[in-house]
Amino acid sequence: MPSPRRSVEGRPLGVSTSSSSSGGSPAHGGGGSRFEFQSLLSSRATGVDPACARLRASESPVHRRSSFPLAVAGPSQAPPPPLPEEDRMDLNPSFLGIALRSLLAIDLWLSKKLGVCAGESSSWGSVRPLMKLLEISGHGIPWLVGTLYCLCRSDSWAGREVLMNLLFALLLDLLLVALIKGLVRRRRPAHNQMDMFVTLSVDKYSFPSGHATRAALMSRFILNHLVLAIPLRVLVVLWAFVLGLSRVMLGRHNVTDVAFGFFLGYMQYSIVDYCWLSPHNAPVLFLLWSQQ
Ligand SMILES: CC(C)=CCC/C(C)=C/CC/C(C)=C/COP(=O)(O)O
Repeated sequence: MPSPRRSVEGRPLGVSTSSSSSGGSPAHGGGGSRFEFQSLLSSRATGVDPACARLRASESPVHRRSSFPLAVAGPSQAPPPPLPEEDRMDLNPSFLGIALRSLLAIDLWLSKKLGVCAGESSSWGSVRPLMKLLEISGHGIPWLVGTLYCLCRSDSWAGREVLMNLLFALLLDLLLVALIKGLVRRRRPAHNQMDMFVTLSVDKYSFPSGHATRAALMSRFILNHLVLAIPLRVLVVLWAFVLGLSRVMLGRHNVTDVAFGFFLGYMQYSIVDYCWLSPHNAPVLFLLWSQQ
């Protein structure tokens, strides 16, 4: 009589083969499980359990190589038939898959090591207030409020044009980061304390770092549109770099969140530059503003 704990294909019932049932996130000790999670989900979405599919395939008239049922196969009998080609490919993870998993593992390990200000009791806990000050310097609200204030005070068309584009850049950044965070949904590192200054709902996710995108975008913007002495230019680049590093030190992000954030911010500036708003291509915007 078949055991009630076993399915017809011989797989134990009620036993999860991975952490997917608990929904473990990579950042919370689930390792790089999001990829595994998705591959399991996709096989479920199509209604096909990979193990069942393999067994069914081997039982089909096309693939059958032996007439012995698997349930009675013992050590003294012939070895099970070789797996069909497509199933063997399933069992051999691609080079890209291995590379991605390795990168994620290094990322989690390095981020944990660098998270030295994640709490007051951490090894660098005493510099946490300084890191939090840096956090505010890259927050969206001070940048938005400062830009709007300067726009109101500006009395030259040239100044207004630059500030209008700065405002456009900040809004574009908020939109793109929120969109990607909502799509990727990578959890913040487990050692992060969620004590950030004003956040949006998507800010419970960590990829990419909004502070890193803003740091790269703003520093590129400033370097291209403000005439600054060399020491000040160096300071701007340094600020962006230290702000990015502080995200990992505070435990807010993994290294890859910040690295991608820098890349995205850099590219966002190229978009802003390409779509540069001026009284020629956006006259309505400038007329409306001048009537304020
Ligand atoms: C106009 C508008 C929607 C303003 C919202 C400004 C705001 C609350 C931005 C959130 C900034 C923030 C906390 C980003 C998260 O940065 P991460 O580096 O932790 O990703």
